[in-house]
Amino acid sequence: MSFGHVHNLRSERCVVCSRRYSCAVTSADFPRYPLGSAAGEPDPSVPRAGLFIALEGGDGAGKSTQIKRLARGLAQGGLEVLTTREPGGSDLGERLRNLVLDPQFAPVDPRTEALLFAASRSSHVETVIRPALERGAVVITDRFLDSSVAYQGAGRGLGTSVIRDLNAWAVHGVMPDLTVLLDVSAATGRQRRSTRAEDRMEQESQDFHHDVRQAFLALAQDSPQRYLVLAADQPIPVLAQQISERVTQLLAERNLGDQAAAGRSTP
Ligand SMILES: Nc1ncnc2c1ncn2[C@@H]1O[C@H](COP(=O)(O)OP(=O)(O)OP(=O)(O)O)[C@@H](O)[C@H]1O
Ligand SMILES: Cc1cn([C@H]2C[C@H](O)[C@@H](COP(=O)(O)O)O2)c(=O)[nH]c1=O
Repeated sequence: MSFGHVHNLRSERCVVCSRRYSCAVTSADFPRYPLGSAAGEPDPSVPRAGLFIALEGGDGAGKSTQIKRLARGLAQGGLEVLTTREPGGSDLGERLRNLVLDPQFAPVDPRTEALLFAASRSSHVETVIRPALERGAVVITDRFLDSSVAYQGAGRGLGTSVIRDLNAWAVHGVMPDLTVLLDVSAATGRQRRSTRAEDRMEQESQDFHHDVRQAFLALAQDSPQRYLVLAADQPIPVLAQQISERVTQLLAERNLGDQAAAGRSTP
């Protein structure tokens, strides 16, 4: 099956070749992940082989810590698990990451910044995430589209809807089944990362990071089905347990792998 052409069923245009109606692709070739709804939710009518989980939150919220624990538990249950991150995740994306986070380029024009994050994401989706989901893997990403809405849309003041639309185009309908928001205050986040050098985004002011936090919370409120919001100042094992429970439930709904796997606690 070719996934080269992606039909936007609303405009009836192929989003790859832009042809209306006349594209050679038939309904049998439609990908599993067409453009999602306007709200950026996965299209529930489309069968999905794998499971896509994103961890979001402010810098220092504890995303990487939780991803490691979750991935370990799932892999022990025999599932194929792919952990990845944004910006980055693909060869090209990692190059873009180095550029967009490098303090030597500060200040970066906000639109340029938004496009660089979106370009990294598009490459990440097409070369890493979509193929893994097609194989039936569980993909866990450290940040995804909602980071752009929060940091560029709200933090930079570019507007959340324009950034969501830009990125909806970039991801061709691939949206997380579950987004875990580790909600952390700007002050706690800064304190937790005080032992390491800050990248260009982390160097932003407390006010900037406060706006980002509020934007994440608003996104979660808009999509309660997709979001699990957790207070990030809870102990690491307590957070891990809450995430595991939600993922176990999702795996059961999808009939994926050993459904008990996500619930296994890891030391
Ligand atoms: N629940 C927690 N309570 C206290 N400290 C934590 C907690 N979770 C993580 N930490 C610590 O906070 C620091 C940042 O954690 P981690 O790297 O997982 O965060 P992150 O969200 O991935 O950060 P960033 O987005 O900046 O890469 C680490 O030193 C980690 O050990
Ligand atoms: C995906 C994405 C990220 N950012 C910001 C958020 C962080 O400050 C850095 C990434 O660093 P991390 O240690 O890997 O969390 O980039 C952003 O502004 N917009 C985005 O789309």
